[in-house]
Amino acid sequence: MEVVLSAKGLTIGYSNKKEGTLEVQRGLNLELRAGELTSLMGQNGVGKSTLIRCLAGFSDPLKGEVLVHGKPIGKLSEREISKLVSVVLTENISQIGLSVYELVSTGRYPYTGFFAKLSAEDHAKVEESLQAVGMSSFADRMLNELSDGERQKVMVAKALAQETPIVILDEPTAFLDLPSRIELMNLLHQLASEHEKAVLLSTHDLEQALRFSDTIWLIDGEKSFECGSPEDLLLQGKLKAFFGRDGIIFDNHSGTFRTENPFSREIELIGDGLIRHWVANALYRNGFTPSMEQNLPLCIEICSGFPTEFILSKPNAVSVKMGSVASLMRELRAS
Ligand SMILES: Nc1ncnc2c1ncn2[C@@H]1O[C@H](COP(=O)(O)OP(=O)(O)OP(=O)(O)O)[C@@H](O)[C@H]1O
Repeated sequence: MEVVLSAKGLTIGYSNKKEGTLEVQRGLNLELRAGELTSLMGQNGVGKSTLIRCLAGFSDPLKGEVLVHGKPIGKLSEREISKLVSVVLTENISQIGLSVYELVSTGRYPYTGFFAKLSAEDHAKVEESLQAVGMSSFADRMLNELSDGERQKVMVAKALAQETPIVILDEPTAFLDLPSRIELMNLLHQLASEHEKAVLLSTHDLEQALRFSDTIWLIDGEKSFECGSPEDLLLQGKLKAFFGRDGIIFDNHSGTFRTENPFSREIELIGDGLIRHWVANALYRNGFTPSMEQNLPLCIEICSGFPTEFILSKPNAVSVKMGSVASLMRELRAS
């Protein structure tokens, strides 16, 4: 896939007379490809927004250069950039006295000019973009009459209306509920794969990033940068190393996190599939580690049949049958 945006030896940060220079990240080598959704991840304050602003041409790097289609972004005019890169930042736009339709229409300005009238084709593009994010029925609402999540969807519609080969979004799913997050990530992935766009977004939502990203960029506070498909990063142990912290373990099988309990007790868990997964979830929460090992003092057997029943065996006690995970956990907590 074609590299549409790249940077070599990029140092980003802030510089002012009073406080001097703050280097946020140093020596970044990046390539953003057409047809891919790329997710930028890292802890609070590592510089995701700073990098996004720099890649979008909103601020200058301290060192290095951002190239768009091989040309330094600093050498392109604002209009040229706005035909190549659309950007959704996290700023609050509710104070701009525009309706939803008017705001999305501004996505057409690179083509029409600021004062020109929108053509029928422009209007069709605005309507199509609103429809793509499920906001058509909000077209006449003012921006300050929307929820944060609705406003976020409108900003994404504006970026779609701008029809650029590169779309950059800073935390686009931050205010969205779970179904809307999945819908938006799916839409952005389709935009990349079906329309050959390069989509870059920052997010803290690892689950959705693992599901929808073609590439993940990981940046951390130690100024290290990792890049790869979610699967390669996971299989190379890089996600575990990156996201694991004291007391928090990244589980390579489920792609989720669990907390580590130093006083955890092992328990044999017999059974498989969905029920095993959720019984294990409850066990971890209650300070037990499910194990395949046999003859441990504690054992849970998942019985086949419906409704599901569980047999709990404890040392020196009669085995008891339980009808729910809740009763099983209460019994274990009491033991
Ligand atoms: N205008 C600014 N001037 C000086 N320092 C800044 C400025 N904006 C951000 N910073 C600092 O730069 C660092 C990176 O900030 P940035 O907003 O890029 O982080 P982030 O990774 O996007 O964080 P988050 O996940 O919390 O959104 C932080 O230490 C922040 O305090």
